[in-house]
Amino acid sequence: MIGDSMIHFDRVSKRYSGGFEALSEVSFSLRRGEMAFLTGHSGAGKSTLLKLIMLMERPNQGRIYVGGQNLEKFPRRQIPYFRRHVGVVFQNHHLLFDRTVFQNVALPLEIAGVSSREIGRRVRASLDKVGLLKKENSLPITLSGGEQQRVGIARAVVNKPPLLLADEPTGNLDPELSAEIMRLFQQFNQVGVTVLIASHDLALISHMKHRVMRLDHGQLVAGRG
Ligand SMILES: Nc1ncnc2c1ncn2[C@@H]1O[C@H](COP(=O)(O)OP(=O)(O)OP(=O)(O)O)[C@@H](O)[C@H]1O
Repeated sequence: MIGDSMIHFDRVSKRYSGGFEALSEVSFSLRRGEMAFLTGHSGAGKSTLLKLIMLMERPNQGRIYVGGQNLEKFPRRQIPYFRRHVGVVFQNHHLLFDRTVFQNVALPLEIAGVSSREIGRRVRASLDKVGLLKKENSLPITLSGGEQQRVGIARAVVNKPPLLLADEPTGNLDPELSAEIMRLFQQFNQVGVTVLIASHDLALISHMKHRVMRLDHGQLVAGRG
């Protein structure tokens, strides 16, 4: 089962300092190439679950495998390398507002030491996929909320990660723009990227034919798969 899955949680619990248990014995598998939603009330543990997958937090109990690799055994010095294989999209974009769209998307490649010629090629391919090629020289402040979110998505996929995580990627957008952003995620999924999206937006999710995992006070109560 682990070999087949992109993400595998085996009775994972996370307690924050102060004693609050954000996740309790959570178990599930997400297959390679699958797309799923993670839902639940505010404070249910959605962001915590995503942070565990990208090694921003560590569990107190249980095992997590990403791409078949046990994260517990992951050497600290290899974490930056690991993160290049996991694209992450946040609600508030985390864009640098003093840099152009091109420079924002190029950032992960610069950090990875990619040549400037290759950077140009890959950034434009990425901007093309999200429909923003014409805005490469714009500053993020001049873009709409939906466009800013698409810059965040282009940056998340510029390294061609096999796994894409998103935390409330449509949080500030109207229903039409939200649907557009979700279609983009679906397009990446259709070319083989495994996608996990934390979202409150039940109306939007219910229109899409993907697995819905639901957290309730730190327990996975539906959609274990
Ligand atoms: N660093 C932290 N230290 C202590 N408690 C934390 C920390 N991060 C999160 N928590 C607590 O853990 C619980 C789960 O938080 P989490 O952010 O995972 O929930 P969520 O489902 O993503 O919520 P939301 O939809 O509001 O973002 C919350 O009660 C939160 O206050």
